Amino acid sequence: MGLSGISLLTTTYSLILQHQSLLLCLRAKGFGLDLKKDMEGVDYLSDERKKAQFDVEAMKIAWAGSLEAFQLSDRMAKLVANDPAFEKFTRPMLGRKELIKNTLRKAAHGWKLIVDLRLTEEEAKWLRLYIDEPAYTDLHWGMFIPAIEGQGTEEQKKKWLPLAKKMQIIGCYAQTELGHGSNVQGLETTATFDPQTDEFIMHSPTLTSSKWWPGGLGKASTHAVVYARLIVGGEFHGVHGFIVQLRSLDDHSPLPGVTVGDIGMKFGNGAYNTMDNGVLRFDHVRIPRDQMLMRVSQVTREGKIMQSDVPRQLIYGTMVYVRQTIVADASKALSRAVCIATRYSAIRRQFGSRNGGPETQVIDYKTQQSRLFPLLASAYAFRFVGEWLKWLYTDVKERLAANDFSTLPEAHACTAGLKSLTTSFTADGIEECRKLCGGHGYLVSSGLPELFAVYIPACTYEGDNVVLLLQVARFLVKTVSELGYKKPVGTTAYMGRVASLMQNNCAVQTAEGWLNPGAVVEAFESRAARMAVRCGQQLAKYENPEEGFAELSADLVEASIAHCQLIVVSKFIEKLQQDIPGKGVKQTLEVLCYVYALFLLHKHQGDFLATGYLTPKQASLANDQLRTLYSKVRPNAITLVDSFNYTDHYLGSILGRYDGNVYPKLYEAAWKDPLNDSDVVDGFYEYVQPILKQKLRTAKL
Ligand SMILES: CCCCCCCCCC/C=C\CCCCCCCCCC(=O)SCCNC(=O)CCNC(=O)[C@H](O)C(C)(C)COP(=O)(O)OP(=O)(O)OC[C@H]1O[C@@H](n2cnc3c(N)ncnc32)[C@H](O)[C@@H]1OP(=O)(O)O
Ligand SMILES: Cc1cc2nc3c(=O)[nH]c(=O)nc-3n(C[C@H](O)[C@H](O)[C@H](O)COP(=O)(O)OP(=O)(O)OC[C@H]3O[C@@H](n4cnc5c(N)ncnc54)[C@H](O)[C@@H]3O)c2cc1C
Repeated sequence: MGLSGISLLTTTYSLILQHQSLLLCLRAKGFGLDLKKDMEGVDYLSDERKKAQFDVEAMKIAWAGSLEAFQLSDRMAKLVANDPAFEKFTRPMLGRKELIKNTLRKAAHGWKLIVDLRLTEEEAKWLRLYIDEPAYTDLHWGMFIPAIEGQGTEEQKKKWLPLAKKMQIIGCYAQTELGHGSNVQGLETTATFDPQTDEFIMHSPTLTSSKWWPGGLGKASTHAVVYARLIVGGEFHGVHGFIVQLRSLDDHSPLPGVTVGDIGMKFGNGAYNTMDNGVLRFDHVRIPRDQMLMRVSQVTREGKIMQSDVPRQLIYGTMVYVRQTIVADASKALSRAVCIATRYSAIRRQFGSRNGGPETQVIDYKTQQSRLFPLLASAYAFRFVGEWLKWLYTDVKERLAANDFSTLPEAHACTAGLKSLTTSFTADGIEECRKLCGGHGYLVSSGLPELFAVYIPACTYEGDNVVLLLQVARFLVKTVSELGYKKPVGTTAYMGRVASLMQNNCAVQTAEGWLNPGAVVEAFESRAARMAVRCGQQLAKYENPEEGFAELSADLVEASIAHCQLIVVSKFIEKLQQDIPGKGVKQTLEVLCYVYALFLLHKHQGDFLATGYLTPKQASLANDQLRTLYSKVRPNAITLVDSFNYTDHYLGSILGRYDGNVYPKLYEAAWKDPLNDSDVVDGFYEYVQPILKQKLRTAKL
């Protein structure tokens, strides 16, 4: 018997096992048989795993970034998965109060592990990721502490950071208000200096000045960094951050003049409802002068404003930091959804049975591949661009500490643009994964609805994605306008070759011609440069540049997307120029890199054609190559998602189970739903039976 014959037999056998275990389960419900007789311990995806053309263990390390990073993440994943305190199966069924209490309990347990096991900050971040439940601690560690670190003076850091890092105070980041989020300069909360008492008076003068949204504010925080209009001597001196105590450290009650609470339920069950996003109002609350974060500007005892050499934009610095972490998180959320959809697509069969043989695995349909594999490739692309962005941010942070602010504008443009690009794509990608799983994807037990609900606000928080792309556009327009006298550097260095990028057209003649990193990068550079220059030319027609910017903003957003996609493609290609050990690992990543680039090229071919860089024939060749690449991904698909090294606990999905034992587990889960606790549903006798028993008077009905 040939290899294919053996494989057919094994597949058929797997299928029979699945059907057997399903039958056992069905009988279990109907005839009282033991559910445990389902095929626990069988790996339904083993055939798929045997197809891998690369070393999976080495790919896990490439995905993690290094052996040490892999080991650390793996340790934390297992720590969480093996601890029943972090169970999350029932989360979507909990009412809000129970849900929040449950989250507080998990956060406390997480903190105990951090203290008892003396975990490092890096380990704590991974622990938090695998606990997989948004909590006030995210904002405390992710924004309150970074805001003090970035905007506080040495003295302020010395006073507040030890308290915060030992969690003797809990803080949040209170910037957004009911009336303004994007427009930070439009905030209305006031901080008025009172020279008599050497204090600031924090006040909420209007309804729309109420702080609205800050995570952790609603119920947990004792303190907040509050962004408010600084008023000294009756004059407005810009928006600044102030450390304000909100609740008593004894009994947690709001301090006098402070009105604080939760803003209510958000999208979905469970999901982001584990977070106490809050509302906050001040009625002339006094705080000492030294609680204004004073690295950027200082207010003296006499009420003088002193500006340091630090640029005003540093007040926005915490957002740069968090946007960078959000890019890293995008690859985690997307890879998680892709892992579920890929494993399930290999288990699920529909149509195509010949001579009584097994039906086709849905992953073998070309349409399924053309929807799934670009998402898989994007997860890897976002992972590597996130790694690069972390490096960029670390570099900027070191420079800022040394008062070198030269790279801040680029860091702002990159973090804003990549945050926008990766979160929008990931949110859409999770929803696509749900559809790729057919009907079962809509079940909460697939893990996808909650993942979607918890993820989508990433398109809005930390800067609305369109508002952020407009920030990138400002940066690009400025770069283009300065081309005559200033050499562009960093991610805009390609603009320095704008003349040739505008002139030279694509030279690719065959589908294989697209398997060339130079050709791919040049295509993306030419498209981005041409779109930015075209916007610059259009803008020049307006007398008032702001009016022109507003009028052309939709085109500017598209130019920003083209620029950001170029960054992701280039960073993927640069990653492949590094030494990546392990049999077949680099080759497999090369395939994914081309899938990512050519998928984008195909999706946005309108841009490439309209800018005149590509001919329709060349665009069509790229699509031919894409089809070939999908066939190369296919045998590696399951092991590519195994390389994310996600535990079943973290995935939280029956469809994405490592062993592929989907049907029995789905069936079992259904019977655990509280609705199935009794055969006759609560309310039947009141509301259904009377209808059944009614005597109809009208003949027509
Ligand atoms: C169990 C225990 C576990 C314990 C361990 C846990 C560990 C956990 C760690 C977790 C880590 C991280 C998790 C974090 C979780 C986060 C969850 C999400 C929370 C979400 C929070 C928020 O949403 S906070 C609010 C965010 N708000 C925004 O983003 C507002 C968006 N708006 C703006 O950014 C700005 O207003 C604007 C940029 C759009 C416009 O501002 P403005 O009008 O002032 O500016 P201009 O357009 O005139 O620009 C002026 C110049 O400034 C430049 N600029 C603008 N922004 C920045 C910036 N950020 N940095 C640098 N420069 C900037 C701009 O380019 C202009 O420059 P020039 O053109 O040169 O003048
Ligand atoms: C889950 C969640 C958690 C959050 N956590 C926090 C927190 O911890 N702390 C905090 O301070 N804030 C927090 N926020 C608030 C968040 O940062 C803001 O909601 C976000 O910055 C968007 O601002 P906005 O709500 O004012 O949107 P808006 O600016 O009102 O956006 C509405 C629409 O207008 C468009 N728009 C706005 N301005 C422009 C423009 N100039 N040009 C073109 N279109 C424009 C947008 O694209 C969008 O379509 C959170 C929000 C959410 C959803």
